[in-house]
Amino acid sequence: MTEPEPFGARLRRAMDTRGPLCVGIDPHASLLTDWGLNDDVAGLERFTRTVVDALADRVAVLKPQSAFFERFGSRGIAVLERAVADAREAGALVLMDAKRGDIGSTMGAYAATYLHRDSPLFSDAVTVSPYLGFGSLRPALDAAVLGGCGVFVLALTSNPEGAEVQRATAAGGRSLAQVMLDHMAAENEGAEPLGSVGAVVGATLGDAGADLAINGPLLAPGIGAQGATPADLPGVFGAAVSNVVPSVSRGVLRHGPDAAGLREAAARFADEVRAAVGAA
Ligand SMILES: O=C(O)c1cc(=O)[nH]c(=O)n1[C@@H]1O[C@H](COP(=O)(O)O)[C@@H](O)[C@H]1O
Repeated sequence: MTEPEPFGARLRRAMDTRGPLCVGIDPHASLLTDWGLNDDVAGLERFTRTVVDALADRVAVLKPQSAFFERFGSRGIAVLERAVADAREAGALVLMDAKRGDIGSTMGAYAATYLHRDSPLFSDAVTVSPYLGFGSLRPALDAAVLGGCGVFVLALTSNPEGAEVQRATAAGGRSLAQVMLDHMAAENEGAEPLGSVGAVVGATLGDAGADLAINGPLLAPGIGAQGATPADLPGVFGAAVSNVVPSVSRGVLRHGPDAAGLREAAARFADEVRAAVGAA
């Protein structure tokens, strides 16, 4: 069997050709209502299909937020499966936002769910939490290598409550987030053009205050509804800004259900990112 191309290489190419923007698919009940849809599986399906049809042929990454699909049970998961397949077919990389974290043996089952080629939810990458210990992620990290997939590890999240855990001082004087970032750097060592282990670092932080030189992608949620703007990116990420994948969910989704509205909103964010990052 031929080795799959590593996720980091696939992502770098997508960022270079499509621009680095990630759009999140977060079907909030309030958005379904705003779009004139019912808060039911049919509404979920219409919403998701509209976003995928409008954007999967142009943005680098689509990031479905699993929770909004899980709340509808198995029929919601079926919508999610279809969205993943359709988005990948149209050329977008799919980052499954599931934020999984558990002991290693259970992490193996999560890896089988999202990172094994024969799984119905097989995605290009998945978000995980390292706060059960970075080593607990090993089954996902190993599965990602085998599948040519990525793993995005929470480091410094966009929510203000994250700091009490992530900024806590760990043994050796580093922040806990920095300990995790250093693990990510070790995983990505020597990878070219970019490693496949990414860090999640909120665009809302003002200044990350951490060493972000992990040789991997840096997912930056928090743009739009949470108050950050693309202009904030150079301040947060400094020299690492060229590896940033800025992520927007509601800031784009609120411009639906019109496909042109969604595309224009994504294009506006992409232009603002280019202006901010190009100028950095
Ligand atoms: O992993 C994430 O994507 C994530 C990490 C983080 O630190 N903050 C954060 O907001 N997110 C996710 O990014 C999305 C943000 O949505 P908006 O605030 O609508 O753009 C949600 O799906 C969050 O779960």
